[in-house]
Amino acid sequence: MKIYFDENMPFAHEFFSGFGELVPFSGREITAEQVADADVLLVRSITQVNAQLLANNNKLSFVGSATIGTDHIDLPYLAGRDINFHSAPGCNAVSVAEYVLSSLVVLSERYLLDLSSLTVGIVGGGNTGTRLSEKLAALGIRYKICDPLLEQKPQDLREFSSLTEVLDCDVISLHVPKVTTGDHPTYHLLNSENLANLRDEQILISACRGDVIDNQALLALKQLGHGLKLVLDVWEGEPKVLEPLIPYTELATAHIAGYSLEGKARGSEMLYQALCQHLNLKVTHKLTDFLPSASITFVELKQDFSQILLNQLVKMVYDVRRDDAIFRQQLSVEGFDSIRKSYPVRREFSAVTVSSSPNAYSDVPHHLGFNKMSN
Ligand SMILES: NC(=O)c1ccc[n+]([C@@H]2O[C@H](COP(=O)([O-])OP(=O)(O)OC[C@H]3O[C@@H](n4cnc5c(N)ncnc54)[C@H](O)[C@@H]3O)[C@@H](O)[C@H]2O)c1
Ligand SMILES: O=C(O)[C@H](O)[C@H](O)COP(=O)(O)O
Repeated sequence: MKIYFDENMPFAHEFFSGFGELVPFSGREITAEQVADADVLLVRSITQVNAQLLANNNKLSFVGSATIGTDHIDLPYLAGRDINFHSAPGCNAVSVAEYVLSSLVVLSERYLLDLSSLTVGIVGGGNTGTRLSEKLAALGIRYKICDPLLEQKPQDLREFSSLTEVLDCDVISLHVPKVTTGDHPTYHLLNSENLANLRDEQILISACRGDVIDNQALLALKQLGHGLKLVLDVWEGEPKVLEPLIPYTELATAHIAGYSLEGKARGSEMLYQALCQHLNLKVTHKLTDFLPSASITFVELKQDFSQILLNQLVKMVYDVRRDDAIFRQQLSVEGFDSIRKSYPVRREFSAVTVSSSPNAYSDVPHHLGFNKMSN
């Protein structure tokens, strides 16, 4: 069996070598000729999987994408050819939520904001929006969620808000897929009209898909002197970036919000599990067998404030300013894809064990994500 896999997929050898011959490929450069003899194709978000890519292949039975987003996959085409498809929902939700928290900590320091006085409007209450809301709740930060699709589901008992209400919040964080059709499209969900209604002091964070915000409209707004504070991880037209927009951002990164080692590696693990099921084989590997221990395993904390703990976690585990600096310095030199390919190892809060005085942070539920050392 021949398994083609994106070279940017951690632990691919560990998970997949038992299935057959492994062939790595570069996500954006792969061709129909290259994958003609693939039995299994494992991609990430930069590979368009469609009739053109699979035109020369008549033996493919499984396609996996180690991502939550599936806008790069022609799902009806795969279904029409009876090719099994799996994505990795939730694999990087914690990573994106920690990216948002890190951004909020940085901006709260830069502008002397009290996070507990802010309300965060979350657009999209799926895996990432939910993880984010749990962490905000753990920190005592108020939030509202807009998700008209989940709102219709009787089993989802959360209270939902309208888009208008969420766009009125102090912080707006976008966590929707790219959808161009249907009743709830997200393409240019933020456009010249609703962007113009935002207030100077609001913060807008986008770590979903670039096309969800009309980037030209955003640039035009900023060029008029609007004070909206921008955190952009995703860009319309990646790997191209509307470069004049960059100086107007507080934080700018190269679509790496989901790039914790755990986030990417969970994607590999989820595809491994799906492939085992597809081939009717027993699951024998798990991610914890391969994940190295983190370089930071211990933070000692004496105070009983969840936000001080968050600040510590951000400084010691994931400070988004590192990725912002890399982006600003390297974009014109290395390019968008290279920044992503050479992304330095980043761990999640869960890789850290926190020790403290006996009663510290007793108010912080486990949702913030770290491990608590038992006293
Ligand atoms: N920057 C990154 O590194 C990164 C990482 C992970 C995910 N993403 C992107 O973020 C998106 C969200 O991730 P997720 O894990 O939460 O996905 P998910 O599929 O679990 O949740 C998406 C949610 O958005 C909701 N939604 C769809 N259309 C909507 C609309 N018009 N208004 C409000 N809500 C709407 C859906 O009902 C769903 O609940 C992904 O589709 C992906 O494109 C980016
Ligand atoms: O959809 C996703 O899961 C994310 O956008 C993911 O982090 C994208 O990373 P890529 O597949 O481009 O490496």
